[in-house]
Amino acid sequence: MASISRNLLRRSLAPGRGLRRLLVLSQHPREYVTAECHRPVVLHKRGPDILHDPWFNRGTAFSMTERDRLGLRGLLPPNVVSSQQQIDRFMLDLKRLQKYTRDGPSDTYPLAKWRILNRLHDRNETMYYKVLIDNIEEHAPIVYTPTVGLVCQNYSGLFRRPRGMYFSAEDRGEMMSMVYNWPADQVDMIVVTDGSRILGLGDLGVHGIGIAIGKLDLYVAAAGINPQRVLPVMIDVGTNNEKLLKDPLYLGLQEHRLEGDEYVSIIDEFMEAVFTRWPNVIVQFEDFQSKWAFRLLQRYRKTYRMFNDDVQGTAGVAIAGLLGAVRAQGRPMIDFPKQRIVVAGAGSAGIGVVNAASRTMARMLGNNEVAFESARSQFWIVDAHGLITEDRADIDPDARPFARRKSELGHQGLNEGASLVEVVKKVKPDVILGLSAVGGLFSKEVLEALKDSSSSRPAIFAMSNPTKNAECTPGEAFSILGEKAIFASGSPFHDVDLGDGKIGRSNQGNNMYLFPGIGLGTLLSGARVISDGMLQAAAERLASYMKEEEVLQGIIYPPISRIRDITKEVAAAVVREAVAEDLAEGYRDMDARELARLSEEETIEYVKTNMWSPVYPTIIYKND
Ligand SMILES: NC(=O)c1ccc[n+]([C@@H]2O[C@H](COP(=O)([O-])OP(=O)(O)OC[C@H]3O[C@@H](n4cnc5c(N)ncnc54)[C@H](O)[C@@H]3O)[C@@H](O)[C@H]2O)c1
Ligand SMILES: O=C(O)C[C@H](O)C(=O)O
Ligand SMILES: [Mg+2]
Repeated sequence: MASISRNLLRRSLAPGRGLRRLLVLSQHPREYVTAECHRPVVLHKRGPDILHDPWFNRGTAFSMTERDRLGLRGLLPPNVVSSQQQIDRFMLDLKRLQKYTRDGPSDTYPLAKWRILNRLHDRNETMYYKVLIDNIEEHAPIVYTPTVGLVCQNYSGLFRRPRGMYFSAEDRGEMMSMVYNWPADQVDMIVVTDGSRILGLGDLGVHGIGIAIGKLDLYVAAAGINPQRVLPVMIDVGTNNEKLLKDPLYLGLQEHRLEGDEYVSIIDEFMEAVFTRWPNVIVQFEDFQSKWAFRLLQRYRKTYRMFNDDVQGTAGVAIAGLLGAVRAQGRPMIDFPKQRIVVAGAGSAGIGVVNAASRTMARMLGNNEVAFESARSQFWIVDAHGLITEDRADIDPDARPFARRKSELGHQGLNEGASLVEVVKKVKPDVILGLSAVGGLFSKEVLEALKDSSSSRPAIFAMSNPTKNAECTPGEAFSILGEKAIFASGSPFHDVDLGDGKIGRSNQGNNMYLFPGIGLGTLLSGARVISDGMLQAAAERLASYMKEEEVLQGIIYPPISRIRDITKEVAAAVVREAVAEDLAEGYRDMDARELARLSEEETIEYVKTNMWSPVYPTIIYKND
């Protein structure tokens, strides 16, 4: 195994073969420190310019010899500290803040924490990511949901330095040259938003850039994408948020959103520009309003390396959780097609889930027309106008295949527009799954109705973000349905103490468990597109990651502390599927044929050795 790993590590090194000398083995047998982080960096700057460059600054951790070599002597306090001491100092300061603000308004603390972390991000990226990775449970809710939503809502006040790129409607015709303003010659991952539907908070216009930054933080922390190769992007085509249109502090274009062909031509121009400069980049579409999410996905997915996280990432995470809920009942996964599922919300996320989950069921049933029809009939979709049926006027084409048939309605005693509670009462579903962005939608009445579920362990997925938009809390769910219920939410909640030593498990069902692995697996396979099979493989790996005893306890998703490990596993599954579908073209020195020869274990090792870790690089100064 060790020699296999060494070969893999060699092959995964950058094109410069001389760099193999830099291969570093850690103290732990069979564990390799990623070569990616140990390449020396040649810089053409010295002194304060290095201290002001967050990619290379290491502050008080610069050794005396480095201070001499790089012209830093005298520019830093004399005591040289280790990177761990730096982190201890930072964390101590952060905890002090907690003491002062504990009794203050509830939003103050997370926002202040975000501000402090953001300042660290601005001055020392390596340390920022080390702090994030080492304390992921504490900090994910700050840099990601729920606080990132609050950050976007307050962005004009929080804005200090720009991060990422902004393309606006004013930049039409200029994008091809603008992309060259970005300092990095290599970009692996772009997360792009147009700010039109940020979490469940609606249109936040240009301030939605915060969501792209937060997603890329997870790409670095969970998938080990090198932070110098990520690019958050905001495409500002205006906003329909009337408050922002009138706000003198708003940072974006103060005009209504472009629509139709004008809108599409801007996104087309952006895609062409980024893929011209960085042909191997992967573009993740994030928080686009549903009408564009689907259309843009269909428009680009066959020609570009792209995916939509809200449609496809969410679907995979939901499928993994739904399979977990089946296992939690002590039944095999193959029983999934028998589950009756009520979905509240028919936007990009809800329809994405129903589409993919019904395809999974159909595959289990034989993948023919009868199987598809049977799978379809297991879903009831309720949106803002109630149950969606064939009788709905102006039915959304994406929801049409799942509209309940007239022939089914009579014997179910349901009508077009039936309320959620009515549907739950009549259907007695195994699962209710919310992607409605309506906080509290799973009311006491709805949860009471779920007591008649035909399942021994009814499952509640309150997946809307941020926290205030969750369809219900775990406390509400467990108090009505008892300890047997399965609960997952999009934003994090604590487990619930049910007394007598019983615990109601609160799972976080968030696409963060898949998108980093989908991106990393695509990158390392060199696949030119992201196929349904690759997404399915990612979801299946997440589903099988949870052990039997965990699932039986109601734990259907891993804790966030394991996100780096699960991401590695998901990425390896994506690589293997890309190889199986003959889509993999290889990455760096690892060509498609070599990739195809790797065993499952070797693929995992290959992924691991290509994940960046936050280690300060050796800096070499050159003045030519
Ligand atoms: N947990 C995750 O990983 C994850 C992933 C993606 C999206 N989400 C969340 O899902 C939510 C929806 O996202 P979207 O892009 O689909 O939004 P969207 O605005 O396109 O869709 C919302 C849907 O909810 C429906 N709805 C509104 N009021 C309702 C009601 N009272 N009863 C039933 N349905 C109602 C709307 O008709 C619409 O179909 C957001 O809060 C988002 O944060 C979570
Ligand atoms: O961003 C998240 O936390 C999940 C999801 O992408 C969402 O839009 O809510
Ligand atoms: Mg999203």
